[in-house]
Amino acid sequence: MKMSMLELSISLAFERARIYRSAGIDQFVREVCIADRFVLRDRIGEGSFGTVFLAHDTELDREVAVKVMPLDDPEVAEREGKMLAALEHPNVVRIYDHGARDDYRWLVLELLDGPTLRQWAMDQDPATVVARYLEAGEGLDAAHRRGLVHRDFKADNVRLNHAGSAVVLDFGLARHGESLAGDEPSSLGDGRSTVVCGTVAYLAPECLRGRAGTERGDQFAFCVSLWEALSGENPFGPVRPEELDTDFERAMVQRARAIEAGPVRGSERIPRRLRAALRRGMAALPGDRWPTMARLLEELREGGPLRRHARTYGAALACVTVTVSLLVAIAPSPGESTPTPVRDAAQGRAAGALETEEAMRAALDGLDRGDDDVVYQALVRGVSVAAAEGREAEFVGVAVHVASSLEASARPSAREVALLGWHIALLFAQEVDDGALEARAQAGIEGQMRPGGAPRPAPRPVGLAAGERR
Ligand SMILES: Nc1ncnc2c1ncn2[C@@H]1O[C@H](COP(=O)(O)OP(=O)(O)OP(=O)(O)O)[C@@H](O)[C@H]1O
Repeated sequence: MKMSMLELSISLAFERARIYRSAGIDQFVREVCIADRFVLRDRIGEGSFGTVFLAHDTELDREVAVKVMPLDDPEVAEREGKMLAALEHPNVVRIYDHGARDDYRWLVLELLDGPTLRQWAMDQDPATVVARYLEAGEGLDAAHRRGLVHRDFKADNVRLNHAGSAVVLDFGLARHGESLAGDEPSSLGDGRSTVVCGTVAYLAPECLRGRAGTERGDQFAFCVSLWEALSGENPFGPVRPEELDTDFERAMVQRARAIEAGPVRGSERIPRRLRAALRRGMAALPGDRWPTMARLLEELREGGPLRRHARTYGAALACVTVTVSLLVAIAPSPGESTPTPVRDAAQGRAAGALETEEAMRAALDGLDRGDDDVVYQALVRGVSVAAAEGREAEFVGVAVHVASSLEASARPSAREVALLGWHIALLFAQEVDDGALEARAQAGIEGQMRPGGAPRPAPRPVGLAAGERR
């Protein structure tokens, strides 16, 4: 860590005062005072860019945090201090004062006495975790709106305040947007060991490849952090310090490649409605991420594309739901046929997988035989079982195959089946944010709706007799 001589002497004087006080020889204590006003009381911690102290503001008689850093360029320090001080938002740490002297500078910050977001999130339920992250995201968004990029967002750089709200800290790496224009390399030069290691785990691929951080990089880091908080693991795997120490450049490129190749880890533990929104925020190309933090937060709050889709394509969903309920209603009751034994979870899963497979087979058989009713029923049955099992990805391939095979058919019943197939594909595509599949499904739906007028809004469940359900 780079430490100026004066900063060092502040630290030493502070240490001496602490030792004298604990030894009961207070008369020798010379208070360490910054700007003739902020008396340092305790050391909170040290980062790669400075030391943070708990201090007493003698003028306003309150506790504050004071961050002391080396002074590189007085003009930059002055500009940055002003900019940070001007950023007033409940989810961004308040800067009460800033200044510079000789070879050090300081920021006087609102004191956040709660735990970091990482410490706090360990034993919380997912909904509460998301709520706090949304607050932190609001803070980032506010900074972005003023042209500030954080460049080091992670759960350790967010603390809870006395009211329990998340507040983003440590704009230590933040630089004004203007000065980031162009190809300025990411400043990971020295001090690459542990601190950078922690940071590397949240860096977007373009930053790993040496580009300066932008708002989209902050978005990436935010999504990785939230994903990690919800699933318990970094979506792109852990970063091993020894790899960075051996060949730093290579490790960075390898990590960038791993991100670009996907797939992400722990997705089964992320609530489904958040998965697609976070995945997009972690897209390898900055241009494929959400346009702004605000848009990402909106998606996370609204429940992501599935809910929006449900509104837009309510009729299609209603069609599937109505059909499924009818199927359930006409299915044999336990008294009429072999009673269904109570299954434990594993048996249930295995049976579900079997049922999905059977439905797939039935759909393909029906397709071969040109029996639209059978295909229709198999699609409905398959999608309901697959959705309950979280196996839609397997089933959607069959739905797409069926829909595209029947696309050109003039039979009204085939058109109905094709529509259902495309709707299933569309639902899935929007949920996993697959643009190509979504476009294909939209085109399929439009194609089916064009020639012979609008299709029936809620296709009836045809040709399924009681007892026929497998
Ligand atoms: N306003 C504040 N109130 C309370 N604690 C703070 C405040 N600002 C920073 N801290 C804490 O002080 C410690 C040092 O913070 P600092 O920002 O210097 O570095 P860091 O975030 O730990 O590391 P790095 O900057 O290298 O990523 C951290 O534990 C941080 O949570």
